[in-house]
Amino acid sequence: MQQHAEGPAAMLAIGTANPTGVVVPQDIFAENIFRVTKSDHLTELKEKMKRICQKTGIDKRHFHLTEESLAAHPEFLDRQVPSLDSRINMADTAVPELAQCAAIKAIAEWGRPATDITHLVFSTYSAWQAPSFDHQLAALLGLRPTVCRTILSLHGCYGGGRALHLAKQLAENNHGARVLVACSEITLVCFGGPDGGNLIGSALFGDGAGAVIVGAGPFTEGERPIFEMVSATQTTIPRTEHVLGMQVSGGGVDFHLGIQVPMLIGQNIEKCLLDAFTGFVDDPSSSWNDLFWAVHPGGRQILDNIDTELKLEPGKLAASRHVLREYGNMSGATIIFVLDELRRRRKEDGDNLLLPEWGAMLAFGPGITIEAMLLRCPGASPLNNN
Ligand SMILES: CC(=O)CC(=O)SCCNC(=O)CCNC(=O)[C@H](O)C(C)(C)COP(=O)(O)OP(=O)(O)OC[C@H]1O[C@@H](n2cnc3c(N)ncnc32)[C@H](O)[C@@H]1OP(=O)(O)O
Repeated sequence: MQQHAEGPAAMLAIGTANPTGVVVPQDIFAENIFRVTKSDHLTELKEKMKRICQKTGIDKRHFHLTEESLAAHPEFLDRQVPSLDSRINMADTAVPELAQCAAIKAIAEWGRPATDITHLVFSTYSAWQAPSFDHQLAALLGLRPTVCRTILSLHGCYGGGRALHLAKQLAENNHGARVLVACSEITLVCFGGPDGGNLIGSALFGDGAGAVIVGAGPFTEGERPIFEMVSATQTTIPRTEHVLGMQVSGGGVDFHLGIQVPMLIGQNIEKCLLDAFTGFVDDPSSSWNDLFWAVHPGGRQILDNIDTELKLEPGKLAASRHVLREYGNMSGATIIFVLDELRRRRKEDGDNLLLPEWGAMLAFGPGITIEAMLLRCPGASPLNNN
């Protein structure tokens, strides 16, 4: 058997899912969260939460946690009260089940049996046990006992990018490999009553899962590459480890989102893209507008800064802004929603009329870490680049 595959890996199918229970419009989120956490007396904080919510570019978000489950777990309201065990217990079924919903869609689109999956890469910020969600998802989907499982834990918002990067390497280095990437993010592990430190995360994060089947040539009949994964890099911005991070404590997971995050990403993005693309695209910086863009919408300001730094034409980040508006920031899963939205737009436009041949995928997270990937639409005509 040959060891390496033929050509670059490609995404062969994409699926997404959200919890169906609770959908909160952003314009009533502040009222809602202060009411359910019995924090209405914190009037200044509530006004600040309202100001932040208005600026997020989010219309609504989906959540697993219901008011009924909160009533059964009053310890979730106060981050000083130990609650990690209850959160882990709840996440134990919710996280893999949401991943299963997304994966079932991806596998159905792919058209081959789940037992043809050779590798599974699962990313989440909710995993603290072994065996973990990768093991549960393999069982839920009936994957073969020899499937090679990997779990990525607490990579945060670059988890989806990291998982796709790893899947590319696995697919290209193992002839015939078919990798299932699954990211499932549920905010119940970080939910808490509002305080000065968690307003931004609380105003941005939502729940969702994404799944992608990745494989490299030779492709079997019926397999259709959606995005070729041409090259990928991971960059850590030096001396920024204190700016963006997650910390697990007895009260759950705390996010630290420094106010400098959008600025630091903006300042470093072009260099990071040049590192990823040089050698693959002629003078990539000549016009970043010749590419299509799949950017993790970590926050509205991050997208605005990328637009400004790269001098992108209006609409270049439309898929990212759409996903932010409809679902909020679903951490590692969000980038898969953006890729799904891009291919949906391409289909609507009669395949490739609007989408250029080459594209950039970007995901950001703790570190600050930037995952960048050069993508190519196999069916696109270079003449249609705009
Ligand atoms: C966790 C992961 O792994 C990866 C991720 O994706 S992490 C998420 C990354 N996202 C971010 O870091 C958020 C990026 N920020 C934004 O998108 C925007 O700042 C925002 C939508 C939150 C607010 O929009 P804005 O245009 O900056 O509004 P602005 O009026 O300046 O700020 C609103 C308030 O929020 C405060 N604020 C903004 N960012 C803040 C931050 N990071 N921390 C604390 N307060 C912040 C401002 O000081 C301001 O407070 P006042 O109203 O009291 O003056």
